Parts: sequence; structure tokens; C-alpha cells
Amino acid sequence: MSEPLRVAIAGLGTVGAGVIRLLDANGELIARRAGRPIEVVAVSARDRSKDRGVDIDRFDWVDDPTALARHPGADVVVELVGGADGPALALARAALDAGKSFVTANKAMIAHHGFSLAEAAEKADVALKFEAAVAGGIPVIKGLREGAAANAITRVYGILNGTCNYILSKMESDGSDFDAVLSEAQALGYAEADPSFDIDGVDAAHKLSILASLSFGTRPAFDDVATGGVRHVVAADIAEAAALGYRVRLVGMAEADAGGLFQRVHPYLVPLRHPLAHVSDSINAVVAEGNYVGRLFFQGAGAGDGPTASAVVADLIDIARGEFGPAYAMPVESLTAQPVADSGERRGRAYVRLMVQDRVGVLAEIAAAMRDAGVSIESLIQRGAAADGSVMVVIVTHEGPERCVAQALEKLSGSPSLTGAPMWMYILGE
Ligand SMILES: NC(=O)c1ccc[n+]([C@@H]2O[C@H](COP(=O)([O-])OP(=O)(O)OC[C@H]3O[C@@H](n4cnc5c(N)ncnc54)[C@H](O)[C@@H]3O)[C@@H](O)[C@H]2O)c1
Ligand SMILES: N[C@@H](CCO)C(=O)O
Ligand code: NA
Repeated sequence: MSEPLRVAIAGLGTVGAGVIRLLDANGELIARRAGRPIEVVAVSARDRSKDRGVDIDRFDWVDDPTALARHPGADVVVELVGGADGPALALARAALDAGKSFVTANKAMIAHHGFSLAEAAEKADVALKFEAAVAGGIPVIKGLREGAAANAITRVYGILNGTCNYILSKMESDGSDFDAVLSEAQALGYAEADPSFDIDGVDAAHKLSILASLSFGTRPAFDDVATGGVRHVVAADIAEAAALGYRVRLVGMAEADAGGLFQRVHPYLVPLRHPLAHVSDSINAVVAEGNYVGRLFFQGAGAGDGPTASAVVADLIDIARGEFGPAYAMPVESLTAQPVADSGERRGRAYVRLMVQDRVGVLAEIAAAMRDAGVSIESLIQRGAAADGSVMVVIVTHEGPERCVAQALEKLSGSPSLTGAPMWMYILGE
């Protein structure tokens, strides 16, 4: 058997310790598959003495993670620290400059700096790989970069954040409280170091911008993702959605056409007949539509130590085999910059929830705002009084331009009839 592939790992938290456990458990099988063993030679983290349930005394310990880039025994550097900038980025740049292949699970860093890192990797003729950064253990980057490489992809969308999906599905199945379920997701190792990245949709937006670039051959454009999260989804929305035949899911959606590149993360009502409605807990799923292959549906664990380690080690196996090409689906010089598509021109149906005063004329005021903005109401439900005496009004609109719903809510904003901020979600089409 050939020489081992020698690996240095920065970050020994949920994912880093998971990678060491996986290599310990499946090392022999992996060596046969890769044609050579994959061996960890050096590690770095914040605390050397912390009990991680894995023996790290057999590896060189390096205090400064950036120094792993210069470790003479390492062929590849794996970054599992996290953060878009800081030590993760310093290590990425140093490793690629030193001519070492680089593997990461860090979607924040790839979303912000992936293009320049890919340039550096191409210049050095080494690998830059980040399968674990999008949808955890699901081999969706491989699927799009390799399996679907013959297709023009018109649309890619899915459930890209395990923490949000866990929260929404527990609120739905157990009637659990948002904050309590978020704590559970954190305890299970799903959440980001700053969980607002999860619940405000930023983490899903990081992943979506990577998927869009892979799918459409466009330059990664994280800043162009219209991003909303699940903070304002309440139990009543989930119950109303269920009564109407939908489940609430945080969906990332990207489309590219002559009008430009559309990228959005937002809670959606997903019809029960759509497969995404049945994706629960920390499971992720990605749908990609190719012009020859048709609709592809990727599903699997989007977070957690084992699934994420599985994706990191798959990247290492590719490198051990010498099988790697450009970081995105094509060399960076072929990636095109696209204008942002005007999302207001998109057509769709929407769910709108308003908390309003229970008095004469309020429904007429809402109906007038909808009419003036050109929104056609499909159904309107009013539910009983809340503790403050206000009532909940839920409207489902007919299909129309999305900009009209925004205009109707704009008209209503500031009205003394409203007792809280309106909340709206798009309804996912077929
Ligand atoms: N947890 C998951 O399910 C999951 C899934 C996919 C991707 N990711 C990504 O993987 C990366 C790691 O996530 P995690 O959940 O393992 O995080 P974690 O917080 O459990 O572990 C982070 C590790 O990095 C070390 N570290 C942090 N700051 C450091 C510094 N300044 N210098 C040296 N070491 C430092 C910590 O000591 C720890 O060992 C992140 O980019 C995350 O977004 C996580
Ligand atoms: N915090 C992320 C981890 C996986 O990328 C999630 O919940 O999906
Ligand atoms: Na993945």
C-alpha cells in the first residue's frame, strides 16, 4: 500500500473529535478504499487537556492553529474551528500558500472567502474541499459538482439548517416552546457557536450561496441572499399551517435565469404533498432541477458529529486518491457574475398573520390595504382573543406578484389597528 495521506486538524469540537473517531473506527476500510491510509499527525484546539472522548496524545500538539500550515509532516490541513475570518481564514490562506490541500466544514468562511481561496488553491494546484459545509453529511456538493455536472441546473432549493428544522418540527410534533427546543439543538451539537446564525437564516444563506455557485456556475454572492429566519414563527402559525395542509420549513431557494440570480432564505409553508414537508428533525434535504436528469432529491443528516465527519473524511479520501478538480463546478475564471433578480416580480401565494384590535372596521381596513395593493385574498380566518384582547387574522392570498403582499403590509404598518408586527411566509409551489 502507498504512503499514508498525513493530516493536520485544527479544531477538536463536535466535528473535529468526530473526524478522529471516524478515522479510528473505519481506518482500515478507508485505507482499502483510498488505496492508502489516512493518518492524523498533528492537532490544534483551544484547550489541550479537555476530555473529548478521543485520545489526542498520539498526535503532535500545536498551540497556534495557523502553525499547522507549516507542519512538516502534514500533506493536508483540515479546519474545523469555525468563523468566517480569524484563525480559520488565516489557516486556510497559510495552508494553500504552503501548497497543502485544505478541507473545511466552515460554510461561513467559504460563503465569504471561497472565491479567493479557490483562486489560491488553483494557483497552488492543490485541493480546496468543503463537502461538510453544505447540508452536513449529504454528499450534495459531490452530487452537483460530479453527478449532475452534465446538466444546466435551473433551480436549487431545500432545507439547509438542521437547527431550524429541529426547532420547527419539535414545535409541530410536541408543541414545544421555541427557546427550549433551541437549547436541545445546542446540546445535541447542531447549533452554531452563535445560534442567531441558525435561527436568523444566516447559516442557511451561507450554504445557499455555495449551492447556487455550484449549480449555476456563478460567482458566490452571499451578500445578495435575501435572508429571513424563524424567530417570528409562533406555535399558532404552525397550527394554522397544519390546518391548511402545510408544514412550516425554513427553505433556501436559488434560481438563475435571464433576469439574474435570485437567492432567498425564508420560512415557507410547504404543502404536505411536497417531499420537503416530510423532512423532520435535524435532517436536511436539497432539490436540484437539471435539464436532462430532471428533479434530484438529496436527503440526510445535516448536522451532528458523525454525519459531518463523514463528509470531511470523504473529501480526504478524494485527496488521497488524487481525485479532485476545481473547488466549484468549474475553474474560478469561468464563474460568471450575475445581477440580482428582482424578487418582487416573482409570483406566488402567501400566508399573512396579523394581530389586530377586535373592533368594528378592522377587517375592512385589512381588506382595503390588500385590494389597494392588488392582492387577491383566497381565505381569511379570524381566531379568538389573545390575552391583550387582540385577535389573530390569518390570510392566504391567491397567486400574484410578491411585491404586492409587501406593499399591502407596508400600507398597514403603523396602523393603530395592529397590535403587533405582521408576519408572512411564502407558500412553496410544486
Ligand atoms: N456541528 C455541526 O453539526 C456542524 C456541521 C457542519 C459544519 N459545521 C462547521 O464545523 C465547524 C466546527 O463546528 P463544531 O460544531 O465542531 O464547533 P465546536 O465549537 O464544537 O468546536 C470548535 C473547535 O475549535 C476550537 N477553537 C475555537 N476557536 C479557536 C481558536 N481561536 N484557536 C484554536 N482553536 C479554536 C475549539 O477549541 C473547538 O475545539 C464550524 O465551521 C461549523 O460551522 C458544524
Ligand atoms: N448549525 C448548522 C450545522 C450544520 O451545518 C445546522 O444547524 O445546520
Ligand atoms: Na454535504
